[in-house]
Amino acid sequence: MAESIAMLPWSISSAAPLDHRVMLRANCSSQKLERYSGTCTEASFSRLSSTQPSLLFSNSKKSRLKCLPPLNVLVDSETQAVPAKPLVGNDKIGVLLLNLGGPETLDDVQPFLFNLFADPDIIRLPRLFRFLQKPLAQFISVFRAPKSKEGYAAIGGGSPLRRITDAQGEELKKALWSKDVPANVYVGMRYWHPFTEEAIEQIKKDGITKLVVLPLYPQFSISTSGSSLRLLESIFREDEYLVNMQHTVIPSWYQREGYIKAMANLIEKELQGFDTPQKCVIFFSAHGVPLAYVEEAGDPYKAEMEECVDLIMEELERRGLNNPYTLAYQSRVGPVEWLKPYTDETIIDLGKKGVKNLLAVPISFVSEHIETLEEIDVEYKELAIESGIENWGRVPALGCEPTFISDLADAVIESLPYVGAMAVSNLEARQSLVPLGSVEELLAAYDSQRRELPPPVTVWEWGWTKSAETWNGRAAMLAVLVLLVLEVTTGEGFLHQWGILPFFR
Ligand SMILES: C=CC1=C(C)c2cc3[nH]c(cc4nc(cc5[nH]c(cc1n2)c(C)c5CCC(=O)O)C(CCC(=O)O)=C4C)c(C)c3C=C
Ligand SMILES: [Fe+2]
Repeated sequence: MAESIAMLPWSISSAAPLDHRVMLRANCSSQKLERYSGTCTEASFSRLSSTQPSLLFSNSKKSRLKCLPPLNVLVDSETQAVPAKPLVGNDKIGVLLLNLGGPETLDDVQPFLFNLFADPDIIRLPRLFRFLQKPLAQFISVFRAPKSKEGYAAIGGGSPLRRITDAQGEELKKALWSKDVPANVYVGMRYWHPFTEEAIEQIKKDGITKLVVLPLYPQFSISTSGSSLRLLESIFREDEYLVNMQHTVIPSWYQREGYIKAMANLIEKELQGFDTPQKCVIFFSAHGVPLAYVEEAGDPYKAEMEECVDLIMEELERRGLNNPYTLAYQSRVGPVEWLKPYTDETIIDLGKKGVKNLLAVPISFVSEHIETLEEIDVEYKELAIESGIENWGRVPALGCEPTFISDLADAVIESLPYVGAMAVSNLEARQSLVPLGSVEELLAAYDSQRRELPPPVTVWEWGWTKSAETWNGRAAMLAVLVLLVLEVTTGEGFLHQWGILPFFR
């Protein structure tokens, strides 16, 4: 029987659980899963455990996450119903790249932070307190801005994200045209220019009829791709043109062979810079998310991240590279617990364990940005040297790396036959080469209940406890907000006296 490899796509159901690996269960058939050691059982696809990975994996004794099926499955070529030509009639194809956006000057930093913290997918307030979202965003952004500005000043006075994302868009367009898919590529940022709304306006002006939405985050998180998709959903819902425009979304693509190979190429190249490459610990550092996103809201981010690291290490192993490796999470913000292990603590531990060679690999993002250029290159490098690590290296972000861009183009092309064809009963769509879904369906699948994320401590405890600190903190914050509102409405108060408040306007 002739066989070819295809990605097992999404099963989309409104009652779908929050982890897409659980959803995959609905699509399993025992013949198609022959490549896995077992058959497709409830147990093998059960919800992932949230236990932390051990600090340091050794390739020789790898404790693989057996419950995580790779998304590649063997599919009988007879049943793999992918049309050969993705383009239909006079359709105008568009690709919308979604990204975070970043401040381009130091003056942009505070308003950028405001946009970020005003996003209910970044700070999820209990329903009763939703009216406080914007004042709270104003408050936090003003207080965080000086620290953030220092960071952006250290990397040249602004984020390189817009420039890099635009270049990626240009290269993707070239790659698509060279593969006979004449598509326009648009960039829509979540928190800074060019905003998603601006991209959508252009898409309408250009008369695009079929749109592929491609978040530039390899792994899905409610806080990144999820947030951008939620915004898109609200824009689509309110616009007659967009309601009728066919679209599909590629929610995550960390499992794609081209991406994995491109990452492995970069790692292999950087390892060669070490005197003893085989002794170097490969240190994957992913942007963190608050633990509650994963444990309470069902964010698949951690599971996808771990699987992604596994796939890259398997690729390196195939190339004869058996380095030890570890995964940790960086860039936590605020008082709640974030995904662990934390990058800074892990670096210190590795130093204590006598590790001398460390290669940092930023894994959650495909452009250079403040957290690679400042946090990793400056802060973590310094910490590593202080912790006894003698040789430090860092893998660059993928940027416009040709294997990567070409693979993104393939992902788009593979998704085209399914644009606008995502009915649950549509078997073809279910067997597409990339996991697909419409904006609404994807959000329903990943984040249907849009749960309020619980505060760090949920029950009141008497005494000098974390709970007391939390509630005192909240009471203080509320008091400050009330004062702020009074100041703004009356035009009088201590902030005016100190000449601070007009600064907010
Ligand atoms: C996969 C990547 C990212 C996840 C997940 C993510 C979650 C997340 N981020 C914040 C808070 C901040 N993020 C900031 C910058 C920033 N975040 C990402 C990526 C992810 N964020 C990038 C690429 C950048 C840099 C953009 C740039 O300008 O180069 C910032 C601002 C910078 C700073 O002050 O440190 C904040 C704040 C939260 C709260 C969160 C999950 C809930
Ligand atoms: Fe972030």
